[in-house]
Amino acid sequence: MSTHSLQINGLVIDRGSTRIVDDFDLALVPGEYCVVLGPSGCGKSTLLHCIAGLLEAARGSIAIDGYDVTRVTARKRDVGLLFQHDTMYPHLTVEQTLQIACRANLRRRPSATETNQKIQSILQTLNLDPAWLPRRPETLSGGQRRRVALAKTLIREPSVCLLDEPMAAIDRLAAESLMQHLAEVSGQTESTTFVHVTHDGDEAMRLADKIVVMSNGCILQSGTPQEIYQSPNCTDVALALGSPPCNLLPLDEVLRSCSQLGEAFQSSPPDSTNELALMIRPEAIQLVEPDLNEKAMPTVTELGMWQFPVTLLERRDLGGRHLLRLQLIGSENSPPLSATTFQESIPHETGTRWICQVPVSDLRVVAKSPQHSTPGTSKTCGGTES
Ligand SMILES: Nc1ncnc2c1ncn2[C@@H]1O[C@H](COP(=O)(O)OP(=O)(O)OP(=O)(O)O)[C@@H](O)[C@H]1O
Repeated sequence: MSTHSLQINGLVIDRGSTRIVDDFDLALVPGEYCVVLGPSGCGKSTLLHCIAGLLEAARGSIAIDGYDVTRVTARKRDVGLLFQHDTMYPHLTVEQTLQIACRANLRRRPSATETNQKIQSILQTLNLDPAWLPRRPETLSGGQRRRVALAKTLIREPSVCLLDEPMAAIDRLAAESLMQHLAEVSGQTESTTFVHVTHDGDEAMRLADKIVVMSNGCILQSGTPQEIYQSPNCTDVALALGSPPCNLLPLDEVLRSCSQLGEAFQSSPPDSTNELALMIRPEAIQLVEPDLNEKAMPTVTELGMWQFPVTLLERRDLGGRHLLRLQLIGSENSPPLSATTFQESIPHETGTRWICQVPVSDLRVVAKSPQHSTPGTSKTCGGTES
């Protein structure tokens, strides 16, 4: 018997002659919280609909709690789905909606008393107002409906809970508290496994035990948030997490301006450096001192710091920290660097030259992402006609 509550192997999903999801694998243990992260149109909703049984798989298999459900109808799958544009019954009150959802528990149908207890409990868990119970959906705001819809999905206590952009249409503070509640719910329950899809990297970092980064229907990388953040395997993955986004510099140009850097990397960079980029997270960059005589050259110090001169283009106060835009001197074709810093002594005057540093151990060499991958089939992955 499998120890996985959700196991997907080689899943392929087509819409007509268009391949939407290709060769998708995922294995989650009970209670695990997985966030599938990817840009609009990469196939996230399609994937959830297929796991829920609303779309057929062209190839591959889906197993829930060790049982192959690839050909099992949606109603018989122990799956709850929060749709991206949620459908609440317009003629039912919030309370009636929650009662029906609660009784749809496939493992054990609760009594009327238990149903009421579960409704009270889910209201408390998600911090929902009990005054909403007698109300119909049209009397609630979009954000309130979204939170009720989430309660409806969770109250059924499915084995696998699929959440399609749960924070959409919710204001920042409500989303913040909902994230906190979701983290608590997933921390408390060992019996429900979550698959949450979003294009928001911060959401993924906050909630996920495991992140799967998708592009054009294919998995680019999966791992813990720390693995993905610190060691992305390509530029698309590097850009998926972090705000402001990471800096990506052409590796060959950087190595031309500072050959010591190539030697300082633990393993020497591969030969074809034009296919590689140097990733620098904004928080890794520190301003060291003004370059008063304007003669500083890029170098690697004995303490393992890559130091280089920049021109300060812009400084913005983000409330407690600063966002800087810096132009590398000698690499004027490279895009300006973004840096975030809590340093107090940041100058106001733009146009001044500074020496910056980044620990070499914080630099990452990443492959430039292919524009569109075509993974081994006659059809193009990600919405392109064959
Ligand atoms: N019913 C459909 N028929 C044909 N193509 C579809 C259909 N629904 C979606 N698609 C296509 O499938 C691809 C993936 O769509 P999907 O909704 O899964 O993306 P997504 O990653 O969830 O995007 P978003 O974040 O914008 O919701 C898109 O190219 C879309 O145009």
